[in-house]
Amino acid sequence: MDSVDSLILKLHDVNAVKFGEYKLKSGMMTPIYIDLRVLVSHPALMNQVATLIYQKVKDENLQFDSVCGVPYTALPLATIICSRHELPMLIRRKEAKDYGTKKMVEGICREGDICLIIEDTVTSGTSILETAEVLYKEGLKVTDSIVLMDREQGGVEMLASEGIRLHPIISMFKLLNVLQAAERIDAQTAQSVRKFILENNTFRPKEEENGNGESRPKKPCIEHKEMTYAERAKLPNIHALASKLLTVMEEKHSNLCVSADVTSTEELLEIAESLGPKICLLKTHIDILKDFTSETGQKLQAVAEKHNFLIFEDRKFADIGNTVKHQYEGGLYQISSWSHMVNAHVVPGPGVVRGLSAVGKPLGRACLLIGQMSSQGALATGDYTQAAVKMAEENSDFVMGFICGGKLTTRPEFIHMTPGVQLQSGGDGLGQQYSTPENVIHSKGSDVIIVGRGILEAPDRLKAAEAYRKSGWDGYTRRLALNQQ
Ligand SMILES: O=c1ccn([C@@H]2O[C@H](COP(=O)(O)O)[C@@H](O)[C@H]2O)c(=O)[nH]1
Repeated sequence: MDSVDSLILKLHDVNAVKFGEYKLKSGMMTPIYIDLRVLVSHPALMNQVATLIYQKVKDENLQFDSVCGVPYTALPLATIICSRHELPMLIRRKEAKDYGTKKMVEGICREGDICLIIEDTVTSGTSILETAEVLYKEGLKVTDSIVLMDREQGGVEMLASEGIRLHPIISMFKLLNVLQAAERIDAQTAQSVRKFILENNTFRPKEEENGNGESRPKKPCIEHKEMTYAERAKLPNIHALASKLLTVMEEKHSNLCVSADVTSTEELLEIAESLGPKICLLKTHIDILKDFTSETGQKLQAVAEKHNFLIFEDRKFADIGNTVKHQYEGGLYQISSWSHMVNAHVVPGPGVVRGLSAVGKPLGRACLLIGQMSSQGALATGDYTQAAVKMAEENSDFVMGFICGGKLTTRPEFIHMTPGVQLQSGGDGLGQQYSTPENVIHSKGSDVIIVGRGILEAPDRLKAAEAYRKSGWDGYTRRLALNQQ
């Protein structure tokens, strides 16, 4: 069982997840209450939570100088993490002392240092913001925060509007899915809590005066102005295919890649033809077709040209340079002849990119490196992910971006593409884990959503594709609005 799933069950065992009628800090009544204060009585569980939080720090490659836990529940968690990994910690006081230094923050605060905030549960995000505001007064910056349990009631969006990225470990919908699958709660309870969460989002974008009596959205504190897809397409050092893809995305208002995981050429071409107008990219697993011929590739190319999208064969090359060269160019599928881009694992080292590049570069093709995977327990995390970023940077004449869960590098010439996307978060029982387009594009900063069964298994594929296109595009425009002022 996945470590997050097993943690959810243990939290339920120790009564940290309660169903009934409870009052939140805001006064709002809720049918589910998360009480992580009980963790202090369960040291093994406390250690497990601290391990997962630190794993998240590594997975997201967060950069910071110190760590601060929101008082009181997250304080011991921050202490364990800082002690284990020898990280400088800060303690935020809730009340100033009326003697001695009268400081609100204990620990060394250097002007401009970045402090990572750790929190146990988020509803609206105000507790994290309150802590950030105390830290700002000491000259510190806060760019990221990690929370064990996100109630999915607007905390991510509220904090993003204040320039803080929130990285949740467990989301409310995931918790409900796991408890329901383990028969800890019945379907009716799960559904009524889901309904409550969806109907009780606390986030309302703020307006502020601009001095002339007119109002404008509140300025976030994220320092980098976000570039549009169109601006990125014109970067001098961008790969030509990345530029082409960003241009298509802007023209079609689509950051949707459909994963056409079907087993006949006829159905593949039908999907390309019918969904073509909605997508920027079509992803194939060509070796699952039962009737591939060289015509398949040619016909796919013609439909791609007609509907202005690119083709990505999800071959996941993972061998030495010489072998991948043959696999890419030859064999039954002759992938390099019809697919604009392919992807590769970085586990063999840079030779895999050099082998693919020897075939693909003269044809104007490009490669995506697999920095992270969407499946439960994937090993592509932390240092491995960073190695993928480094390999991309060192081979940017052929590597155009990443397969990943969210933005891995701030270099705008690289495109981030995220699989494991459905309109509702959850999983498929075989390890696939789903995030929503909003989470992937708006919160995690990815560029392209890759959607397979969310569209393929829908009763009306075209309608579903439009829903995903709209959701992905809305995530992008909201992210831009937030980071451009
Ligand atoms: O980490 C990864 C890498 C690739 N995939 C591929 O994306 C699609 C997802 O299909 P869904 O039906 O939307 O689950 C599929 O082709 C995978 O091979 C991935 O899911 N995760």
